[in-house]
Amino acid sequence: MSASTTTPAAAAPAATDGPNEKNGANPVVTQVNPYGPHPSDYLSNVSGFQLIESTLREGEQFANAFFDTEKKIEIAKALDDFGVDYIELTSPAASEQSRKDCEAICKLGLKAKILTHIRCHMDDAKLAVATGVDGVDVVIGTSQFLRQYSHGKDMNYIAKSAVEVIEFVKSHGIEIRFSSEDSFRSDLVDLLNIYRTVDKIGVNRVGIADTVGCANPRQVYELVRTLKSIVSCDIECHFHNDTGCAIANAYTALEAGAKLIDVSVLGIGERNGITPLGGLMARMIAADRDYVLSKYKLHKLRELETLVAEAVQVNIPFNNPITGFCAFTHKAGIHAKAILANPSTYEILNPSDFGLTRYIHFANRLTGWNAIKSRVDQLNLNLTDDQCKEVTAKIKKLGDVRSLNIDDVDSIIRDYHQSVTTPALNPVDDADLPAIKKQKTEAATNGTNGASA
Ligand SMILES: CC(=O)SCCNC(=O)CCNC(=O)[C@H](O)C(C)(C)COP(=O)(O)OP(=O)(O)OC[C@H]1O[C@@H](n2cnc3c(N)ncnc32)[C@H](O)[C@@H]1OP(=O)(O)O
Ligand SMILES: O=C(O)CCC(=O)C(=O)O
Ligand SMILES: [Zn+2]
Repeated sequence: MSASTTTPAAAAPAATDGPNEKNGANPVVTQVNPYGPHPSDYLSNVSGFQLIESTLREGEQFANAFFDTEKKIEIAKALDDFGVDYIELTSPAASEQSRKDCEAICKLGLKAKILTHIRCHMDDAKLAVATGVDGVDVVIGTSQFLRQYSHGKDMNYIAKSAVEVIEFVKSHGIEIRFSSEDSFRSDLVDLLNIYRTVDKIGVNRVGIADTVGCANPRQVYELVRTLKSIVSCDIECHFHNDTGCAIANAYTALEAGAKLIDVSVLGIGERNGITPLGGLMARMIAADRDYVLSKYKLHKLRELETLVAEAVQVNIPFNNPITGFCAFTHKAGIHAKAILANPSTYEILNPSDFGLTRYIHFANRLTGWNAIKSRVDQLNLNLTDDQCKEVTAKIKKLGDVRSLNIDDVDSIIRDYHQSVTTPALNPVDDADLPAIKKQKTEAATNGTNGASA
């Protein structure tokens, strides 16, 4: 176990008012969140977004995914408990079991609305409405690639079948969303025409999908802004992560006025997946902590990710936002000192918001005397600052030879403490410290890394 601190929430830095600073007086402090909605984004939904959770649809398209009915139900309940607004399920047209699972999840009586995701086709629409879902997400490719190589239909056909499917679903009194697949490689005029058409007949939402993960935030901002001026319904966005922009694109879409973002747990989906739920939560809590905490049970995130990771047999990545094993671990001495003084110095997220703890990793040669002093205090030992500096030098000396673990550091500290409190019994010369001698010998033969987070 490493030393840990439990100091208060990470807060955004305060803006200061310049003129007072000039006179050398204390600056007037105005609390603003520079990571929050920008005042010029008057259409922004950064403080009013909703989640369409698609682990049980897009996530089922992840290479490793197979969810039996029981697992789907367990995941659906966990998502609902977390607080997602919608749960999107695989099309009932995919297989007989998919259809039955859809029905079973609809009967759970969850708070989240249940959606299923279908092609723009009457056969699929009929199956979908019969499952008892709260809404249907309809999609059809509009890019040249998909029109040529996927369904082979032109824009007139797409518009005609979209109207037919939408009116059918609406006639059943449930929600309907129309989305263009591969939106960012579609002709803008085609896109705006089809969205205008479906908006006029009254869809709940239109969707923009970055199906191949090609879009960058600037393109997202422009497309969402343009669409926002064309339709009156809500806008939903779906971002693949092929070029690493899925979270940034989702955030930018909200800034531009989209309201709903498609996510999946750990981002699982086709290829390397979509905007991850946890990563988006990290981004959004930095922007509007109160809103995020009021809606989502963030302390359930790790449990939820573990559930899905185990179900699809992957590990949670070490660098995952929030739940990566080192997401709140601070190592270098300069960082550790400042974190001990005020965690906000090096943290934009507060681990306690997620039911997690921060760690100071001091068992290494990058440590500093402030971190070691904190460990000395935790061990209930009494050393002066100068003594802490001296013992830190000994720790670094061993850390130059091999990686350290906490027991190494603790025993160096304890030996040193004894040597300074009862010097006659314990000579201070570190060359004679048996622990170091022994470890130097071991280091030549054994590369074990005992440092722990
Ligand atoms: C980008 C996305 O992730 S979209 C969602 C993807 N989800 C899925 O594919 C769900 C799982 N899919 C399946 O189980 C199957 O693909 C099914 C049941 C949907 C279709 O299976 P099949 O009839 O055997 O067709 P297949 O999968 O080979 O080809 C897709 C068919 O859908 C048609 N199609 C593709 N997209 C659309 C669309 N958005 N709207 C209408 N038709 C479409 C294609 O033209 C093709 O039909 P064709 O065989 O008559 O040419
Ligand atoms: O329905 C949508 O909006 C998205 C479909 C999809 O998964 C994609 O285009 O990548
Ligand atoms: Zn997708």
